[in-house]
Amino acid sequence: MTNSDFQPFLRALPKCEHHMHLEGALSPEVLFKLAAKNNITLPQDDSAFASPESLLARYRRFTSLDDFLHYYYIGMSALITSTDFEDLAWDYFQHASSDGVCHSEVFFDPQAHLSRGISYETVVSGFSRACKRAENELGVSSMLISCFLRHLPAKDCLSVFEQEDVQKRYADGTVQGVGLDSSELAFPPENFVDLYSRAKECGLKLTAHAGEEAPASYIATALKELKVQRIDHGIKLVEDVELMERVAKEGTMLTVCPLSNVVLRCVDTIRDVPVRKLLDKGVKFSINSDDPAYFGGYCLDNYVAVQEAFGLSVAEWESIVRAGIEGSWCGDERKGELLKCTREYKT
Ligand code: HPA
Ligand SMILES: [Zn+2]
Repeated sequence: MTNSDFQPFLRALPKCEHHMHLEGALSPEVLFKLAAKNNITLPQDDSAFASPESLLARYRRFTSLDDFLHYYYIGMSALITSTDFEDLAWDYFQHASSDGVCHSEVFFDPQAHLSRGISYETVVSGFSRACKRAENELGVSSMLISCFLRHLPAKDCLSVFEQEDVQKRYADGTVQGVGLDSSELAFPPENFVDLYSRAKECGLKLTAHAGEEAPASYIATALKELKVQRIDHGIKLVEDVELMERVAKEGTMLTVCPLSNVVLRCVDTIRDVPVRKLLDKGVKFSINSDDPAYFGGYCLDNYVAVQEAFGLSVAEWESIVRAGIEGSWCGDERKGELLKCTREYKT
């Protein structure tokens, strides 16, 4: 098969996405519309905010994770009503479905909204309506994961976690997991031991961004101290062969985001994303879009970029997709349905 023949094959695979920030689906065009509707003034001292086109052009010149995060937090300030959150997530699910994503475990950043006076219930009710609609109208199953912002004091993260309205949405199953995101290097995982031990007590699923910009030691600490079940990004794992062998043996999945890694300059090119090394060492990973409106590609674009860079075989793609299904946090029944779809594509 040539790479262009691969596109329909990659689209048809029953893909699971595990690393996608719903706020990262906010395109400049929608951002400008929402800002006008909600009377939000965008920064006047940054010419990038002159128009949606100039903002998009600025997104193509990110220099680092922190440079991106600056725009990401400004962007989400245009989200005010529950319907804004619902529309944003619904837009993502429609993209995901047309890419052939069948199951998606999506992040959101409660603290970035609470700090602007938007209630947790406003955010979660909007997102969860979109999740239900995606299930009913598109057949896309999903799960909400609340991410905590590691650049904020760990005690503030814990007190948000303990808020009554936040706990209520864990208890009723609307939000089922906890993640850790934002600026990485200066904010190591060990700062969040108390938060993760409380989340574990509550029976929540646990993941954390680690080894995106920071070294492999952050991955080791997230596994050991936070007891996470997955690692988000994790590309720096290949710098520690012993740890890589342990991660492979334990079957811990990495949620790799190739286009994000290039745009945020964690690697020079897609070829430098350690896809080949992870496959050869038997490390499980899924392929994800991270923040599609900021990084120029949804899930399928990431699959295609990997194929163009690595020329993987059909069998290798099937093993990646199978690992993604097995590493998902949906129930066994849903996993069984998705695995059945994989077998239907056996050539
Ligand atoms: O890739 C990311 N890394 C850290 N924080 C984030 N918040 C949105 N996307 C990211
Ligand atoms: Zn991310």
